[in-house]
Amino acid sequence: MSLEALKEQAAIKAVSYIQSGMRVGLGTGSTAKYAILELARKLRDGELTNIVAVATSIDSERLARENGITVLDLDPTPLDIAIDGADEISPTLDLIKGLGAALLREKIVEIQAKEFIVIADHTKLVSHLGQKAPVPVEVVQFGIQSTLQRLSKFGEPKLREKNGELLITDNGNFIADLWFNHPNPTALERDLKGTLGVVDTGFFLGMAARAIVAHEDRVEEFSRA
Ligand SMILES: O=C(CO)[C@H](O)[C@H](O)COP(=O)(O)O
Repeated sequence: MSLEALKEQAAIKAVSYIQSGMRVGLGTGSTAKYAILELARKLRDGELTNIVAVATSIDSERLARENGITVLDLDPTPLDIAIDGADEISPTLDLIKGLGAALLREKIVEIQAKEFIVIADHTKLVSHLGQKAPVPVEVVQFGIQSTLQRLSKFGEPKLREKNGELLITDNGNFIADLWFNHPNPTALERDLKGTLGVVDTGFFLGMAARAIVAHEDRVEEFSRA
């Protein structure tokens, strides 16, 4: 089965947790896209009604609206559920996110959900964070070289590019992808957040309540202990 089919399977399973009347956080990326499309299908087919959503990126907001989902701005009311992909999922459901550059809005939305479900194909499972991916760090544009120098204390930061230009996030910032070799993501997250010029990081620690991971032969669910 293709990776795309696995992503779709995980997304469809996650959307089965959405009930009519819920407020839903919509993720960003190629896996989250399938959750948005499945939610839209259920609304169209009358399997769900009275859903409002909040999106974690301009792209996801556009996709949701184009498919008939009502998208509101985030306000302080809790969301019932948020569904999003990840770049790495550890055995304790800690995550690296943000290779799609939406980490800041994702964190702001997903922290406000009563239940955050992470969805992925099996290639995203790792034994420890940083095994396969750098942690994306959202940094302000001003004084970028100074911020990179401060970040180099923690690993090797590299500014992300897209189409030959520096990538600019929906919030007008840069992304520095930081390859790190640090045994304790909680300590690293604290140090990174305390670094001048850093807005936030792609560490999502203790946030996901459930992971739905599609393998070739089964869809596996894990809950945070
Ligand atoms: O964090 C993200 C975007 O900022 C994505 O959820 C993450 O990069 C996974 O993307 P994909 O489902 O395309 O592999």
